[in-house]
This record gives sequence, structure tokens and C-alpha cells, in this order.
Amino acid sequence: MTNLLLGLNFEPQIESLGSDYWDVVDAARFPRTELRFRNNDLLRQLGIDPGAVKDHHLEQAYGCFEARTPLLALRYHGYQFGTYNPLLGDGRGFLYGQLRDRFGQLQDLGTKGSGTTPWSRGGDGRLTLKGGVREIIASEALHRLGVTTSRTLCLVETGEKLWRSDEPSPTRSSVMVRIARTHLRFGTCERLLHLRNAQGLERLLRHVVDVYYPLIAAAHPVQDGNAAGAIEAQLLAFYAELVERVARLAAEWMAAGFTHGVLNTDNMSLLGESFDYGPFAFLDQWEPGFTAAYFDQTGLYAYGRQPGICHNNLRLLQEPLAMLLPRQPLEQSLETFAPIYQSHYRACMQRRLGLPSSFDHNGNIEGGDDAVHKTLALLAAWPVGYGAFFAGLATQISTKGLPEEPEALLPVVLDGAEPARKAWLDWRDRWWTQQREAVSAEPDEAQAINARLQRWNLVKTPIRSVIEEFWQAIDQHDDWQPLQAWLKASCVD
Ligand SMILES: Nc1ncnc2c1ncn2[C@@H]1O[C@H](COP(=O)(O)OP(=O)(O)OP(=O)(O)O)[C@@H](O)[C@H]1O
Ligand SMILES: [Mg+2]
Repeated sequence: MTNLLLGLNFEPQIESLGSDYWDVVDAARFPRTELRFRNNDLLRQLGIDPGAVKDHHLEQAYGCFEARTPLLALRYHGYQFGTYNPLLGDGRGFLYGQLRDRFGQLQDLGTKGSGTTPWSRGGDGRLTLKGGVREIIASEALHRLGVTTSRTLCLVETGEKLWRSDEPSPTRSSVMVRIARTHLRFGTCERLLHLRNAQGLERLLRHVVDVYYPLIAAAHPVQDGNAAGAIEAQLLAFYAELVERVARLAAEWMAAGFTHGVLNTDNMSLLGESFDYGPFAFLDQWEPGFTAAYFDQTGLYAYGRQPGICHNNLRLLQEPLAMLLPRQPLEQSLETFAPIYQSHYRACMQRRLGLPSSFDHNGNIEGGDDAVHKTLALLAAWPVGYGAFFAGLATQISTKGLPEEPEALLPVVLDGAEPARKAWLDWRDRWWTQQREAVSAEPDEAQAINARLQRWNLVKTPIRSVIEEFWQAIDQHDDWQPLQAWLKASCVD
């Protein structure tokens, strides 16, 4: 059977931008390749019939990197924990290729753990198997929860022993391949400011607008005579749209109870998509100060600080953009961050609670605010799991239906300790009233509430202890079943 993956129709968009933006690299040669995860859902999205793809085809393509050139390590810099680092760039991955999915959207296939590059800075260019497993879990759970995110296409174990300070060593090596809308980062722009390369930045951003923001390109066509004005208008509109996307992304993370952990500007996509899942954690209990990365000693990237950090990263992005654009309209766009964040956060929380969101004529979400506030007050008062709270509500409604009386809604099924009584009663009465109002206004809401609860919550949130459970089985018995079972139940085909 021919390997379809070796004959895909790649579109050399980044390659054609020119060699200022990347370095051609070779993949490492690994002693062994063994497919550990494949995402059939994504193969279908790429227009490939999963039935025609054998596991060894994925190993050939994404472990041995057969028949694919050029592999491009992308150049970028970034602010890491507030300090500018001009030595970054793809140090353990490369852009494998870009192709259209079946919706016509350009997608990047990018690797992690595929060998050293000119940007490895003494690192080994590798990804641990546990790191790869964690990346699958984060991307697929976030996708399932409605967060705009990269996805994991496959994970190939590569048969080397790695030494790490934060994992029992030696540990196993792997290559992860993801699809992301782009691997262009805020840090890609920051590098061009560092090099005082305004022309290079303009070229990059016009490319971004043409390929990824077609509505903006169409709204401000660049023609002879008005080119400068049209380009400025495009780039200002791009920044305004990016502010909106990043505000929405931050809201989605917060509602998902997700702490990214390393919100450096080199981990911020120019399309506002979430990616790079290293020391992330899903909240166990709701706690704004929760910090995911052990090396984040000041809690800079704590759960509750993420919206502020995203806002700050967007302001940092103004520095390179100011080589091409006036500051004042950029600042004005940034002011939309807070209201967009607020209304999207409310909408995301509402749907986790099963409740409808209605919009006023300005697009703001009406009502429901109170239920969201009361949910946060309850979660602050009651040491219940964040994801477990929503899962408990979803299970109760799917098994017993909507409660006739508020008293019928029971906290006991919601796992954990006795809730602080007042917070529980406040929350319960509010939620009950809101669902009742929704159903009286629109009888179909009875099904819709249950459907939302099932759709926007996970039966089992992959908090750290759950990930460790999956990892122990893999590490000690090479048993991938618990991970696979969870993926099947919660996430992907
Ligand atoms: N083991 C390693 N060997 C070489 N370079 C590394 C290694 N680990 C991280 N790096 C590099 O250090 C920088 C910061 O790493 P970070 O964890 O943010 O990114 P990453 O997880 O490697 O990749 P991505 O951001 O594409 O998901 C990146 O430039 C990355 O390539
Ligand atoms: Mg990174």
C-alpha cells in the first residue's frame, strides 16, 4: 500500500517568504520508531482517509522524515519571563510542511523533538515521551472544551534515552507532530525589530494578512497610488483583530480552568491560537494564584494572571509594529481587550453551566452574569474540583433531567467536601431560576441545556493526578490503554 503521507500536496508559503525567516535543517536519525498516538480525526480534516494510512506510514513520514525537503527551522526571538532573548528559534522542531485542509484552510505541520538546529543552544533537540503525551492531552482536551488550539497529529517514540532535570532519567524520546494554523509568533516580529528590519516585518505581516486574514486584505485592497495607505489600514486592522482573538483565547483558557504556564511572547501565535504545551496544568481546585511551571517562582504566569499577561504581550507586540504603524490606533485597539475578554469569558462560562447566552444589539452578552459570579463565589468557598463541579452538574442533569424545584439539585453528586452552605444555596437558586426562565421563554431549551452541559464539559478533566495515572501505566507497563480510553471517551476518535 503506498504511503499517502509521502505524497501530500504541500504549499511552500513560508519557504517562499525567503531565507531571512528560516534555516533549512536535517531531521535526526533515530534508532527506532514506534507510533504511539495517531489522530484519525485530523487525518480526515487533512482530507486523508485514515483507513488508508498504516501506523508504519506515520512512522516513515513523521519519525524517519522520508521524502520531505526542505525542513525549515523558523527564526524567532521572544520575551521569556519578562527578559528579552535574542537566541531563540526552533531549537528542537521544524516546519515540516504547509497544506490546505478540507475546509481550504492552510495548516502547518510542525514537529517537536525532531533533532537539533542552529537554534538549539546546547540542547539535545529532543522531546521526552512524557512531554509528548502531555502535549496530546492538553491540545485534545482544550480542543474538546472549545479552546482555539493547535492539535496533535501523532506521537512517535524514537528509541533514545534522554537526560532531564525535571523527569526521572534516563527517560524515553519521542517526536510529536502537530497541526497549527501557523507557527509564526509574536517573537517572529520581535526578532525583526531587534534586527531593525522594517522591510522584513512588512513583508511578513502582509503575508500573514494575505494568507490568514483574507477579509482584511479584501477590505483594504492594495492598488497603485494608495499602496502605503492600504497597507497601513490592513496592518492596523490585523492588530485590532489579533487583540480580539487573543482576548477570546484568554477567556477560553480561563473558562477551561487551564494554566498555560509559559506565556512568553515566543509562545504567542500571530493568529491567536493556543499552542506549546509544556508545564501546563488544568486547575484542580479553582485558585487564581495557581502556578503551573515549577520554575515560575514569582507566579508571573499564574492562572489568574493570564488575561493580564496576554494584554501585556499584545502591548509588547506594538514595539515591532511601531516600525510601520502609528502608535495611537494600536493603543486604541488594545483598549478593546478588556470588554471582549469579559463578554467572551461570560459566554464560555454560561455554556459550561448549560445556560443560553443572549446578545444585545451591540453584541454584548446579556444576563447570566450573576450565575457566573455565583459560580466563582461557590468555587472559591468549596474545595471541589473545578472540572469535577461542571462534570457533576452535567451528569446530574443528564440522568435526572432538569430539577422541578431548586431543592432537587443536589450537591452530593458533586464530589468533594460539604460546600459552604450559603454559597451553595445562592448558586443553586440562581442556576435553577436561570434555567427555568430559559425554558419558559423557549421550551426547546430543556434539551438545549442538557446538550450544552454534555458538549462543553469533560467527563474527566486531565488534572495533574489524572495525567500521572496515564503516565504511570505507560512508564511502568507500557500500557497505553488508560490514555487511549480517556481520549476516546473525552476527546478524539
Ligand atoms: N531539548 C531542547 N533542545 C533544543 N532546544 C530546545 C529544547 N527545549 C526547548 N528548546 C528551545 O527553547 C525555546 C523555548 O522552548 P519552549 O519550551 O517554549 O518551546 P518548545 O516547546 O520547544 O517548542 P514550541 O514553542 O514550538 O512548542 C525554543 O526555542 C525551543 O526550541
Ligand atoms: Mg515554545
